[in-house]
Amino acid sequence: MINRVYIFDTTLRDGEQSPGVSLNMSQKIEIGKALVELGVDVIEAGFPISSPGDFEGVKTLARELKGVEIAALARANRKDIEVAWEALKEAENPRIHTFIATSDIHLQYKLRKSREEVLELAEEAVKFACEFTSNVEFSAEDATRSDWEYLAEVVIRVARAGAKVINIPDTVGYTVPQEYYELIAFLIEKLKAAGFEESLETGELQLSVHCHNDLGLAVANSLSAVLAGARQVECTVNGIGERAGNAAMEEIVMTLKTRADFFRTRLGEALETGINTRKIVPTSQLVAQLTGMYVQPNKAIVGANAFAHESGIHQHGVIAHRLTYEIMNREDVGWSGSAIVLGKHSGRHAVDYKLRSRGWKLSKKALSRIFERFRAEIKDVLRRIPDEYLEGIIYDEFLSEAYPYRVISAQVSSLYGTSLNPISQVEVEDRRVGRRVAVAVGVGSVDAAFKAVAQALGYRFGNEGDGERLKLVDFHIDALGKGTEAEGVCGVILEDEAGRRTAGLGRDGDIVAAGIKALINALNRLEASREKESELRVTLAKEAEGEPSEPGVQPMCR
Ligand SMILES: CC(=O)SCCNC(=O)CCNC(=O)[C@H](O)C(C)(C)COP(=O)(O)OP(=O)(O)OC[C@H]1O[C@@H](n2cnc3c(N)ncnc32)[C@H](O)[C@@H]1OP(=O)(O)O
Ligand SMILES: CC(C)C(=O)C(=O)O
Ligand SMILES: [Mg+2]
Repeated sequence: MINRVYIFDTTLRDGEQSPGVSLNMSQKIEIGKALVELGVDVIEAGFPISSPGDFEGVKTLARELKGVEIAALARANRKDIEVAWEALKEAENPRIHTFIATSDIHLQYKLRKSREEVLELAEEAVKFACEFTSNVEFSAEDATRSDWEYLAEVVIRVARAGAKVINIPDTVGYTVPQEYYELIAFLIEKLKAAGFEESLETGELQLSVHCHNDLGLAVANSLSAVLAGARQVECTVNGIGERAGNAAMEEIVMTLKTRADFFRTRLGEALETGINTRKIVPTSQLVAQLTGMYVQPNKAIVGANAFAHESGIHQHGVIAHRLTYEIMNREDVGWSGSAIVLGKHSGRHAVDYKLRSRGWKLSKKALSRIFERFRAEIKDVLRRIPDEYLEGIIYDEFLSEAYPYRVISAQVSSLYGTSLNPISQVEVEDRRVGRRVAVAVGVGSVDAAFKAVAQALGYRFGNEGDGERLKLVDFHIDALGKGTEAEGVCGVILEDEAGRRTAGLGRDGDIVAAGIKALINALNRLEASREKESELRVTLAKEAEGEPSEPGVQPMCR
């Protein structure tokens, strides 16, 4: 049997059937192009009979996308098939995908047809589709709840009628891996006995799987079917689709790649796909953005946390050798940036690693001082800790004497039920030039206060006013505790015109005051680091020189 698993992507058809998802033409084209780049074998572009928009979508993708098969769905009737072909016919390699349900539940309650009638409709549909193209796929909807002997009869009839791909969908996500394996193996045996052994061997005839995730088993079931001999997997990017979704393409592809050893042992050779795995994450992000179906952070492969290490013991392991806690290489699926994320559970090794990767060399003693402050001042306060906060601790520890600014007093008007804007007046001290007072109007109280502080100290946010322009790269407010009396914490990251970034943190019972403290903290760090950072780096590096590095620790992590 062939060792290639064909990826049939149905993001634009079954994926778009996700409640609440509706893609316009330009979005379909954008996703279609990304799927071609990704290297999928077949793109199911839509269900042309269902609406003029779907028809046009399939027609446009069929015309525009090259180097990929374009499939369109059609019920088992002449009209659907004719319309599907009309939409498909300009494609380089068009495929008609016709289907009908085979389970007694669907026959009795939905189609109101006998098994014999459905058998005939299936056969007729495939024969009719073959009048337009030899590339015809048939799906036995709800196959996994169908009577196996009857299903086999349908499968053999449509194979004889000319179907090149026969799909055995787990339409309602009902099956389990072992059962599905047995079903696929059973159908392959039946097809072989009916004279299709050679076509199955050469891949001229293929069994396909299409699994839904109602029990969270879509990927496991699909892979089980592959072990049994299925060679096409129908799936979607991020696993979107009807109800709980379809099998996630990225999980199928990366399992085949990462566990090639297992498939080789079981099947005698590893299974390949045509997917360029480095395009997985960008495609996932595009689909999430255009469909509005955002990916949960802990989603395998494409979730924001899928390759992130936040806890100290894991970070230490990964820094020493990434294989300790990583089974895949994050760059292989298209992630960039660091895998080490600072947070509540981070340890000394991670802090050291982060500082080194930002060019700081610290002695053990200096590192201990930084780590203790990190533990006491930040770990429990911020949920995620951008690297800039860590550097901020160094400045607080070694450069605070060079901090020029202090807030003497600030007041802010907070308004409700009026069209007037809040106003803030602040008095600050720049110890190099003395006291300054400024007044500013803002969209909200924090905005007014930030503008007043900036103006008083000779900066500005945005285009208005004079002074050096600063960008507020990150701003967030959180509560440390519950209720209206909880202490507020504010974090800001500023960027100056030269691209230097500094973070600041402020805590106060009053959230506007917490914001002002954070801003002053970031501005102090900015000024001191501009003046003294280069010198400090050299001093600290000298102090660290000559200290032996930890035995056995070879930083491998990116
Ligand atoms: C498992 C899957 O994902 S299947 C694909 C599901 N996707 C969709 O349904 C999305 C698009 N669907 C639609 O826009 C509409 O349902 C349409 C245009 C296809 C049909 O709309 P309507 O004609 O109004 O029919 P409606 O959707 O209410 O009912 C489905 C009809 O198709 C019939 N039918 C369902 N599946 C099939 C099939 N595979 N082959 C033949 N007939 C079928 C049903 O028996 C029913 O027929 P009836 O009208 O004679 O009772
Ligand atoms: C149309 C078929 C393939 C389908 O989407 C299903 O059965 O889930
Ligand atoms: Mg489906």
